[in-house]
Formats: sequence, structure tokens, C-alpha cells
Amino acid sequence: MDLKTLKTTSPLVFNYANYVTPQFVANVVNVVGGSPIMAREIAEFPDLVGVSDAVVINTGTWRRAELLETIKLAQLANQAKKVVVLDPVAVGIPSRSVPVKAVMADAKIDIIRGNAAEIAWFAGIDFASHGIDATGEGDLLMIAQQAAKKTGAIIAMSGATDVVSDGMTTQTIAVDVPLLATNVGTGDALSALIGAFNGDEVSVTNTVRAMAMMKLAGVQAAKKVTTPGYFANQVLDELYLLTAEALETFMAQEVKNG
Ligand SMILES: Nc1ncnc2c1ncn2[C@@H]1O[C@H](COP(=O)(O)OP(=O)(O)OP(=O)(O)O)[C@@H](O)[C@H]1O
Ligand SMILES: Cc1ncsc1CCO
Ligand SMILES: [Mg+2]
Repeated sequence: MDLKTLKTTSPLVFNYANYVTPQFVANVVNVVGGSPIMAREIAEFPDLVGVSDAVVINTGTWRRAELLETIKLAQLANQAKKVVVLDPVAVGIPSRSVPVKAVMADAKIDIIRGNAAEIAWFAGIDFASHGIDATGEGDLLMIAQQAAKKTGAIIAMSGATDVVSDGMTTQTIAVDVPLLATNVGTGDALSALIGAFNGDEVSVTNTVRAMAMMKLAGVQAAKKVTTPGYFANQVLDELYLLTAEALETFMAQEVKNG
């Protein structure tokens, strides 16, 4: 959906969130006009999936005791034909790949959003990382395309250059806003935003819209503040203020076909 539709229909985004950043994630969905809800109780999943437009599964603080529940959530979303976004935090660390492998084996993931190192793991390509951060260099377009082909999911790779690919169509946004990487949770929030924009239809364009929105909010915020604490709040304000017209103009200028 476009931003106008998002603001009028307010897609409900069910975040199976990590316990580090849920407040920021919920606020990002809220300020753009969506509606966030968080939950971990399996007894609630059928009801919550039923009323949701998107389900976003973040494995950042997974627990083995909750693994079957996580799989069940993805399956319920599949059955209800709700878009499923996976945020595979630090999946390159072997213990962190356990929930990702399990969910992908038993359910269909529509969109995977991660940094370059996380996406490279799906492509089977080495890429340096340090905990939750990507630190290496590589052929980003090729990595995103490979990951899309191997998983069958739309890949949303974030970083100084954002890359979105379904294996056939690949689009990039090469706009460097280093402050965007200073706030822990910007990526988690971006995954939720991707869920919101894909709530009516899963597509590369809707995924690029979400990536462009976060990037443009970062560009605008960086014009006003220069330190991380204020920046995180300014990003929320810019997301709140952004119009559908400004977003489409930014996309026309900055989204390139790869
Ligand atoms: N160096 C950078 N320059 C510009 N934008 C960046 C940069 N690094 C990240 N971003 C932007 O920050 C947002 C989050 O992407 P990032 O790759 O940092 O996710 P992440 O590593 O999963 O973050 P987190 O784990 O903190 O949630 C995206 O909108 C991305 O475009
Ligand atoms: C710091 C951190 N640790 C697990 S999840 C998370 C938030 C980044 O995704
Ligand atoms: Mg992350």
C-alpha cells in the first residue's frame, strides 16, 4: 500500500518482538499511522493473527522454550494469508540460526529484513559481522539476489545502501545516513514498517516504500540534530511528519533499479 492508504486503513502489525527494542518499534508503527500490538502468549495467537494485517517475527532474543510457539505463529499467519516478515537478528552466530532455520523449515516467510551480514547468511556467503552489526564488505546486489533465490522470500537488506530483491527485480537506495545506525532498534522498527506497508499485498515496491520512508526520515532528522539521543526522537518526529507526496518524490529520485 502507499502511505496515504496506510494512514487511512491503519494496518495492524503484530510484532513477536525482541525484548530490547519493542517501545521504539511500536512507536515507529504508530507515528506513521499504523497500529502496533505485541504479544508472546500462544493462547492469543489465533485471535491476534485474525485481526492483524501483518506478523513480524524477530528472533533477537529467542528462547528454546518458545520455539514451537514461534513456528505456530508463522503457520497461523500463513493459514490466515497474513504477510510474515522475519527479522533474523545476528543469524550468523550459530546459536542464533536455530530459530531461523526452524521457522523457515515449517512455515512460509514472505519477507526477510536484515543487515548485509544477516542477509549474506541466507545466501551462503561469508560477510563479516560483530554481534548485531554488519561490518564487512561485499557485492550487496548479488548477495540480496542470491538470498532471495535460495529462500523464495523478498529480501530487504538495510545499510548505507538498502537493497530489495525478489531474485528477479532488484532495487536500491544508496543514501548514507550514519546516524541511522546509532540507534539500536532502527532495523527492528524497519521490519515492522515493512509489515505495515505490505499489509494489503506483498511486493518489492511496498517493501522499498518502507525502506525509503525510514531512510528519508533519517535524512530529514540529520539536518536538524547531530547526536544519537536526539536523533532517535527526531526520526520518530520526521516519520510522523512525512507526507505521501514527499515519500513518492524521494523514491522517484533515489530508488534505482539494480
Ligand atoms: N551507514 C548507514 N547509512 C545510512 N543508513 C543506514 C546506515 N546503516 C543503517 N542504515 C539505515 O538504518 C536502518 C536500520 O538498518 P540496520 O542495517 O542498521 O539494521 P540492523 O543492523 O538490524 O539494526 P538494529 O539491529 O539496531 O535494529 C535502515 O533504515 C538503514 O537504511
Ligand atoms: C541488542 C540486541 N540483542 C538482541 S536483539 C537486539 C536488538 C537489535 O536487534
Ligand atoms: Mg537488526
